[in-house]
Amino acid sequence: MTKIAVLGAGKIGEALLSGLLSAGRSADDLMFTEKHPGRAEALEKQYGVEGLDVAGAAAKADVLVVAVKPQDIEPLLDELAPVIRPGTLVVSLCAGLPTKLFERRLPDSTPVVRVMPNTPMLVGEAMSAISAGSNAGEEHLSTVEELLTAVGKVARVPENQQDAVTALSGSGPAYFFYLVEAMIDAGILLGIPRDLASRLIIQSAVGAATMLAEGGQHPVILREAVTSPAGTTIMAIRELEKHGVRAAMLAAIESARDRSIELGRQHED
Ligand SMILES: NC(=O)C1=CN([C@@H]2O[C@H](COP(=O)(O)OP(=O)(O)OC[C@H]3O[C@@H](n4cnc5c(N)ncnc54)[C@H](O)[C@@H]3O)[C@@H](O)[C@H]2O)C=CC1
Ligand SMILES: O=C(O)[C@@H]1CCC=N1
Repeated sequence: MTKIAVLGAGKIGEALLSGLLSAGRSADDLMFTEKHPGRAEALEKQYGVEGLDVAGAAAKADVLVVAVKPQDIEPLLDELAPVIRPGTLVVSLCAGLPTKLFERRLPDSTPVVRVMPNTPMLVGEAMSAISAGSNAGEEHLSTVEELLTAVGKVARVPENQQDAVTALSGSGPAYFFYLVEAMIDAGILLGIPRDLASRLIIQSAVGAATMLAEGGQHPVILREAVTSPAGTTIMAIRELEKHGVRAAMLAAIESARDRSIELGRQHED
């Protein structure tokens, strides 16, 4: 079985390890590196997956999944470049970082696949977009696809769309959590206890998401079905329009896309 090492076991690295274990992958085929010893110890204990240093992971793994913050990439590449074995597949989950950064810093012909996942990976519901670097071919994309299909859905995209994808689905869960948080607050405003408000809103979110995912209908049709003439929903929609919520969403996602581009530029020559 392919041996996978996660380099940097923070939030998304842990989500991948945990998701792969839940999907039935053996702990013996997984390993991680983590610079905080306390965290490494806690992860080893919780998941039974071995924590190693970068050289140890590079010696054992067939696939190295880079999951450090973009700001921490340079020291990791300094460590990895002298120890990586030829042909090892490098999979980057880092926002903004182009495959050419890895290709420039790692030995010639290292295959690199850039991925933008999201945290619903923890529950097997990730949305991941993958792009091949210039040394990666169909076999590398298939390997990554197989890995990520175990923890959610996967789309292939050209690398020049990855900054937009990062703003849409990479950060996307945070926008939904933010909306849910605001809707629960509205419940509090209306005098509903927090516990009940949370249950009402979270189940509404689950139901709406299931209809979107499984019903095959456009969101506009689904919204119209809720919106009765002179009813309650249209009053709320009028307020959302008045407060520019749609324009705010467009501006927010554009700004996230711009930040992804900027993170990549910080590592240009
Ligand atoms: N959190 C999210 O929702 C998503 C994050 N990403 C990307 O995943 C990457 C990781 O993000 P998070 O998990 O949120 O960050 P995080 O800060 O939770 O995790 C990064 C981990 O890497 C460790 N680390 C840093 N340098 C290291 C080194 N040289 N060797 C070993 N370990 C090292 C840190 O101690 C930390 O535990 C980022 O590049 C981010 O852009 C991508 C999609 C979604
Ligand atoms: O906020 C971030 O930079 C990362 C990338 C996508 C989601 N979280």
